[in-house]
Amino acid sequence: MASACRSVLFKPTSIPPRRNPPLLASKKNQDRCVRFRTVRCAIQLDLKEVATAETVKEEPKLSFSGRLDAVSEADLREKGFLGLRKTKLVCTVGPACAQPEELEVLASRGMNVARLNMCHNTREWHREVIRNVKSLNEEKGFNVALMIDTEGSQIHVIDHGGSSSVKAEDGSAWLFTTEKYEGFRPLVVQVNYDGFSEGIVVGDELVVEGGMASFKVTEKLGKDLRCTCIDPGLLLPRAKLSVWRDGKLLDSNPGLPTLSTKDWADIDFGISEGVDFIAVSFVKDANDIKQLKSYLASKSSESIRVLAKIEGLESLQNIEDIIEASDGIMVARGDLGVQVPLEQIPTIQEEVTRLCRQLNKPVIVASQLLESMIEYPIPTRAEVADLSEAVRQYTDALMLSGESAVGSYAEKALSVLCMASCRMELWSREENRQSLLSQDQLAVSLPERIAEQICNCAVDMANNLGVDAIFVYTKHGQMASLLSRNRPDAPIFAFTDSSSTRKGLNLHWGVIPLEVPLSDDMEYNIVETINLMKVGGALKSGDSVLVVSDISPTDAMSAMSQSVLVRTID
Ligand SMILES: Nc1ncnc2c1ncn2[C@@H]1O[C@H](COP(=O)(O)OP(=O)(O)O)[C@@H](O)[C@H]1O
Ligand SMILES: C=C(OP(=O)(O)O)C(=O)O
Ligand SMILES: [K+]
Ligand SMILES: [Mg+2]
Repeated sequence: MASACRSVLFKPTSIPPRRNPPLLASKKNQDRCVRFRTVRCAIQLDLKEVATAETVKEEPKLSFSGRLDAVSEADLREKGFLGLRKTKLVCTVGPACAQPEELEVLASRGMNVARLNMCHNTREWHREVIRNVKSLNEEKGFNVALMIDTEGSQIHVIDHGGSSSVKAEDGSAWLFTTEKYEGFRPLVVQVNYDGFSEGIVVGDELVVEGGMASFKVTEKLGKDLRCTCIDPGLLLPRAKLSVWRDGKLLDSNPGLPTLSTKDWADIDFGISEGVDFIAVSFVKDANDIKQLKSYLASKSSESIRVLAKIEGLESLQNIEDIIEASDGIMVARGDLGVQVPLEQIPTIQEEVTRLCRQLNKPVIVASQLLESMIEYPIPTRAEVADLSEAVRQYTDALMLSGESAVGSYAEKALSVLCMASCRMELWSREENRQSLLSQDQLAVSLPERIAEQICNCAVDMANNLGVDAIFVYTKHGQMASLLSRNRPDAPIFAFTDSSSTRKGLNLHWGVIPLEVPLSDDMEYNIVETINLMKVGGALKSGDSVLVVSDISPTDAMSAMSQSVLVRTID
């Protein structure tokens, strides 16, 4: 049957190419329906011709099970294929949303990945959250992936016992100390790292949290520093420190490894709890990622995907190598804003997002997306404009930090992300902003180039034909990600027999991953998955699906392992 699939591969039809099919419910859409029926007839004819030439079909070997996750199923019922949100959503889990009922609310409102920031709280606390998320997936049919985010080696202020923020007045004299003490001492700042003042000289500037307040170093007292406030402001708990000399940032922790002893222990914890992603903070170069990946391989945990957080100058200097070495990227704008002038962050975000798409790695835009919603039930206009711009740049995912971890309106913040992303995705489609990337060839070897070309052309074809959905059968997620890279109009349903591939694909734009047993017999996979989706009510008679496969067929006559075809549903 695989040969039947291939025989309609790119079969020319007489249908003129149509770019930018108008969307549902518009006047123009009636035109789309009329034309679309013609398309369907033409393809149906092809399939019928093929069907008569078929050889005897083997008995099915596998029984199909598996289902859509509960959220996609509900969204599909309510909004149809084109209404499915493409941008993925990551929520940081903290005390404000860690109870099973609270996690369930976030999962049902579209959280694709739950992030645990290992900077905060105990491993026991994180273990409980991980287990709660896994139980929800099993019992309620969600497909929420789990990410741990390493603490990394970072110099910051320790909580000022009691008060949430301390004012620094212009000209006031302060002591920055490594001494450990409990409680509050006026005009003293406790710093977390013993070696923080190494390399700092009198005249250097200490900048708190990218500009919340600044101090000039006036004297070195052993490991401590006496300073004068030169730019008044606020000191918040755990505020980050950076050191500047003559207007240039100093590498304030040159001797510290990217992954500390505590980070390695957290990574072992993540492996033993079966998380899906590890996000590495303060990545400096590709070796940081390679080292972790080989460690995961040595523990037979290579299915855990490693994300590099871009949050420092060094990571920007080595950006391409880091993207290539990692399984995805987080534009961590919080710490980035401590190291680079704020006005440079928008262009860095856009460039990193573009590079990630070119190199086919998912990218998360993170931090302060809806910062005001930590306290208020609605966002600012500027926040909505910012996150919409990230969606317009086709980021794979958006992330909530404090908004979900400690905010009073986690659920509302998530709804704002959902609504704003759907709106911008719709607008982008209407404006025909999806541009094919065929000019940016990614692959090197012939089989890889074939896969890439097939995905580029398949998306072009899917858009031109206005199919309802794209189906892809994938072991490791490669073809699904290549399809996603082209940002098609239709959602990509990725069928895989690997639970880790399913979870990994959770971060990819427009991909809805399902876990099903897959056969070598591609026709069998197609028929069974179409049935599966019909039974679940996702596919209806008259819908059309473009099918892409990268499962090698058993048919020895075939030189190609990939195929593309279009099916209409009876
Ligand atoms: N597991 C947790 N336990 C307690 N508080 C947390 C936890 N995770 C996050 N938070 C709180 O939420 C805030 C925002 O989270 P995040 O952006 O991940 O961390 P940070 O601000 O330290 O970079 C943190 O400053 C912290 O106050
Ligand atoms: C996401 C970030 O990292 P963290 O919250 O761990 O500091 C950031 O700095 O933007
Ligand atoms: K972190
Ligand atoms: Mg950070």
